[in-house]
Amino acid sequence: MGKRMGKGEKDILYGILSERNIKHIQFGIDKRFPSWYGSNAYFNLETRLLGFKEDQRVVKKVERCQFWLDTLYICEYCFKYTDDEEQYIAHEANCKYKGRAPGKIMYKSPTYTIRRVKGSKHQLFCQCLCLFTKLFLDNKSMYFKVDHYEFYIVYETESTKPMGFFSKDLVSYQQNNLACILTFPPYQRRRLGSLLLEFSYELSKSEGILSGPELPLSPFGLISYLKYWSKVICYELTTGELANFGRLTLEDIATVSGMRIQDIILTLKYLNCLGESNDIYLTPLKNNLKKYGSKRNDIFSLEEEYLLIDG
Ligand SMILES: CC(=O)SCCNC(=O)CCNC(=O)[C@H](O)C(C)(C)COP(=O)(O)OP(=O)(O)OC[C@H]1O[C@@H](n2cnc3c(N)ncnc32)[C@H](O)[C@@H]1OP(=O)(O)O
Repeated sequence: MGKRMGKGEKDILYGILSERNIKHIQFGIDKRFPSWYGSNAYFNLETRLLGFKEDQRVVKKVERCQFWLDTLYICEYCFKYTDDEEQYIAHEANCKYKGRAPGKIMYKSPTYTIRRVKGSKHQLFCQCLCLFTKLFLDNKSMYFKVDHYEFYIVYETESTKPMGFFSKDLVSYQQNNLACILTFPPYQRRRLGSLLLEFSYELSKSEGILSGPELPLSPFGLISYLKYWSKVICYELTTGELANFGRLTLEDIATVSGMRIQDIILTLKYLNCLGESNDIYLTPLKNNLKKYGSKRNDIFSLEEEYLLIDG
C-alpha cells in the first residue's frame, strides 16, 4: 500500500495553488480572458517553465512573483498549449481537429451538437482538456488518468470549436452521471451548461438509473443544478407526467425525473415547497413555473427529437 499523502503533497499532485499564476489565456485567435484559479500542473515546479520545455541541466533562477506566465496560448480545437505565439499560430492553422472534431455524435439539433469522446481513445485531447479545465475550477482535478472517463463536448452544429463539456466516470461507484462540467468562459450564460446537464440525465435515464453529479459542487455548479432541478420538478408536477397524480411521493418524482431523492429534497426545500413529513406544496411550484413558461421547449434547452443515444 502506498504512503498516505499530506495536504502539501496532494496540492502539488493535483495542481492546486492558492492564487492565480497565469494572467491571460489566449484561446483561439480571437478570444483572450483571465484564468480564474492557479494551476501548477502545466509547469516544472523548479523552473516554473511549461513542463515540456524543462531542461533538467539548467535550473534557472526563479523570480518569486505571483504570475508564472503572462499568456498561455491554448488551441481552441485540441487544447494543446504553448507560451510561444508563433508556434501557437502555426499549430492552430493545421490542427487536425480543426477539420474534423473527435468522437461520436450523440445529439444533433440544428443549433448544437454533443459528441462523446472516449478518454481511452483520445488520451492527449482529454488530458489537455482537463488541464485547461483546472484553470476555471478549483475543487476538482484529474489530468492524466483519463482512460475510464468519457467526455461529452458541445459544439455549434457545423462548427468544430468546442464550447463546453462534461466528463463522466465510467467506474463511478455512486453511478454519477457527471463528474465535472465546464462551459468555457466566452460561451457562458448561453444555456449551454443547462443543455449539458439535461443531456447527462438523458444518458442516465437511458441506463435506467437514478443519478446525479459527483460532489462537491462549485458555487456555479450549485446554482446551475438548483435551477435545472427546479425546472424539472416544477414541469413534471404541473404540466408533465405527474400533473394528474393525487398524493405525490418523493419516489414518484425520482422515477419520472431520474433525479436522486436527496437532490429532490434539496430542490423542494430551495423552492420552499416541502412541508413536515415530506408533504409537497403545489401552489409555490406552480407559481415558479410561471417564470419559465409552460411549454417544454421554452423551459428546457435540449430537444428530445435530436437525441442519438443508443443505450
Ligand atoms: C459537478 C461539478 O462539476 S461542479 C463544477 C461546476 N463547474 C464550474 O464551476 C466551472 C466554472 N463554471 C462554469 O463552467 C459554468 O458557470 C457552469 C457550467 C456551472 C454553468 O454554465 P453556463 O453555460 O454558464 O450555464 P447556463 O447559461 O445554462 O445557466 C444555467 C443557469 O444558472 C444561472 N447562472 C449561470 N451562471 C451564473 C452566474 N454567474 N450568476 C448567476 N446565475 C448564473 C443561469 O442564469 C441559468 O439559470 P436560468 O436557467 O434560470 O436562466
